[in-house]
Formats: sequence, structure tokens, C-alpha cells
Amino acid sequence: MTASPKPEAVARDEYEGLVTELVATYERPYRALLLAGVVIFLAFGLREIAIYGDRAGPVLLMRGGFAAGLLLLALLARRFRGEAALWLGVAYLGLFATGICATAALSPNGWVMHALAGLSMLVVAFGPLWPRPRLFVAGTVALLLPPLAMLWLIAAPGPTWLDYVSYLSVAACVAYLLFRLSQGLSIRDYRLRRELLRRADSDALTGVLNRAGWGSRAEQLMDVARQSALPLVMLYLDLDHFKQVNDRYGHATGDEVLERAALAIRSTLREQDLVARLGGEEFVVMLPGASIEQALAVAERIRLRVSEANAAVRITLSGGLAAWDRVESLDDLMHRADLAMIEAKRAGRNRVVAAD
Ligand SMILES: Nc1nc2c(ncn2[C@@H]2O[C@H](COP(=O)(O)OP(=O)(O)OP(=O)(O)O)[C@@H](O)[C@H]2O)c(=O)[nH]1
Repeated sequence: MTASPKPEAVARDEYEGLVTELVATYERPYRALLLAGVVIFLAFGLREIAIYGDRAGPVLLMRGGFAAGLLLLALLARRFRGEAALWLGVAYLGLFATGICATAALSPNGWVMHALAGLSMLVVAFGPLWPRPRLFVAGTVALLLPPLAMLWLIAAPGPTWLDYVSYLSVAACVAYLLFRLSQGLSIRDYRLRRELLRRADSDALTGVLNRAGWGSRAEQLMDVARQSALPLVMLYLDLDHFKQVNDRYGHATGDEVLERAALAIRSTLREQDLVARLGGEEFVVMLPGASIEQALAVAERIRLRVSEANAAVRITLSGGLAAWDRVESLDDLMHRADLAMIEAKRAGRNRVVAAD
């Protein structure tokens, strides 16, 4: 069946494919950047300990904690792609940036550097949460400020070049996380778009295609049948006296009957068949590659299964079927199947009639 809920599975496959493609393209250089950043950052910490032996504890805690946090985040981002990675990244960068901003006040030598790095990271971290994406772009630009500040500081007396390498390594790590964040964002957009498309095409109650989704897919199947010279049969199905079910058992029970009917129809069809609910208690089915005899057998099976599934309310189904003459339009084919269904109603309901 091409009908829902299959589109969800298709969306998931496409989404996974997209992620794999993205990761394959960018993962390696960014991972190398992250590892290099963490190693340099830690090496600089060892140098700091050698110089300021008395500050070994806080230095180890700060540098080790940050490096471990980044690595853990990278691992989690691998494990929980998309949104979870996004929120983790935002939270972590936000925390870290706040720490750097606080350090700026205590750092006699590199306070400009600390302040810029902290502020730019704050913008980058919380930019994605802002309704205006321009802020996110501004944050990315702001990330370029620390290296610029380094160039400026290199010319001034104070920290050595090793300090700047250390800060650059932070920028490298952040670049990796940015990559992950943007990946999470684009995946979230992609999923939302897919979900909206899926909802626009399917019937909210039964999950099968609605009228909008039916038209384009049915035309596609007809195109394929035209090119491959395969036969094609159309079924028009309508529950009998459905109004009485609503009147007797209530609208909620009526809805359940429709859901069970859709399930019974879908379970009878093959992967390549198409089913839609056109509205009310009317369903249409397209059977590509089926002969009229096979289609009659399928329609009979559907009729029995729909009744069995709704035995408690004793509902029956009338169906009409029409074999495509390879010339007529979709509307004309549906009309002929509809007329056959009306004929089935006239003949006493609970039966399937084939159009001439
Ligand atoms: N529960 C429920 N009822 C619906 C829905 N859509 C349409 N209906 C009802 O379906 C009923 C259709 O009634 P009719 O068109 O008279 O058809 P019928 O009673 O099945 O009679 P025949 O088709 O002649 O056998 C109406 O009472 C609608 O209110 C829905 O989504 N849920």
C-alpha cells in the first residue's frame, strides 16, 4: 500500500538517509577539529600547571571538565542525533560561555579575550532559540572575534603565543558543536516539513490518504500503468446505512467504525495498492496490475472483513468496481466505479458490482 501510515516509514527512511549523508560529508574534518581542540586545550593546562604549581587543582578541574564535557557532548550528539543533541549543545555552550564571561573579570592578562570568547559563545548558544535566525548568523560572525582579538593581543605584551593557541582550540571545539547544532536545526525543520506534508495528504481519522493525497498518487499510478501496459482496476466502497450507526450508537462509535473499516481495507491490500477516504463513509481503492477477476476477489474480501471488524454494529459495505480502459481520465474512471457502487446499493446493498 502506498497509503498511510506507510508515509511515516518513508519519512523516517529519508530522514535517516539525510543524516547519514550529512555525517558522511562533514563528520570527519569536524571530529578531527574537536579532538585537536581538546588535546591542545589539555596540553595547555599541563603547561599552566608546570608554571603555576599552586593552581594545579583548579586548572585541572577547569580544563579537564571542559574537555570531558565536549567529548561527552560529541558522543551524545552521535547517539541522539537531531533535537536532543541540539538542546544539549545549547545548554552546554550556554554554561561554558557564562563561565568564560565570569573568568574575564578575574583574568588580569587576557580579559579582552575571555570576554569576547564568552559573549560570542553566549550568542551562538542561544541564537538558535531566538525566533529571528539573523541573531544566529550574528553569533557565528561573533565567533570570529576571538581569533581577531588574539591577533590584537599578540602585538601587546602579556600572554605568550601558547595562550592564543589554547584559545583557538576552544574555537575549534565550538566549531564542531556549531556543526552539530546546525545539523540538529536543519533536521528539525526537515522533520516538521515532512510531518506537515504527511498531514496535508492523509485523513486525520483513519490515517489513509485524503482526497488531496489521492488525486496526485492515483494519477501517478495511472501513468505507470500506461507506460508498462499493466491493467488497473478502481474500487468505490461505501458503508451501508452508516447514518443509522451514528444515530443509534453516537458519533464516536461511528468514528471507530470508520477507523476499523480503513484498517480492514488496508490489511486486505498489497504494498503497491492505493486507498483513500474521500469523505464521510466513502473509500476508494486503486489496484494496479490486477485483472477484473482478481479485483472482484479483493473487493469481496474487503466487504467481508469490514463487516467482521464491525460485527458489533452489524454494518455492511457496498462496492463498485471499474477496469480502466486505458483512455479515460481518473475522474471518468472514478465516476464509472461510483455508478457501479450505486447499482450495488440499488440491488439491495452488501454486495460488489462490476461496471460494464
Ligand atoms: N461518525 C462519523 N460520521 C460521519 C463522518 N463523516 C460523515 N459522517 C456521517 O455519515 C453519514 C452518511 O450518511 P448517508 O450519506 O445518508 O449514507 P448512509 O447512511 O451510509 O446510507 P447509504 O450510503 O445509502 O447506505 C451522515 O450521517 C454523516 O453525518 C465522520 O467522519 N464520522
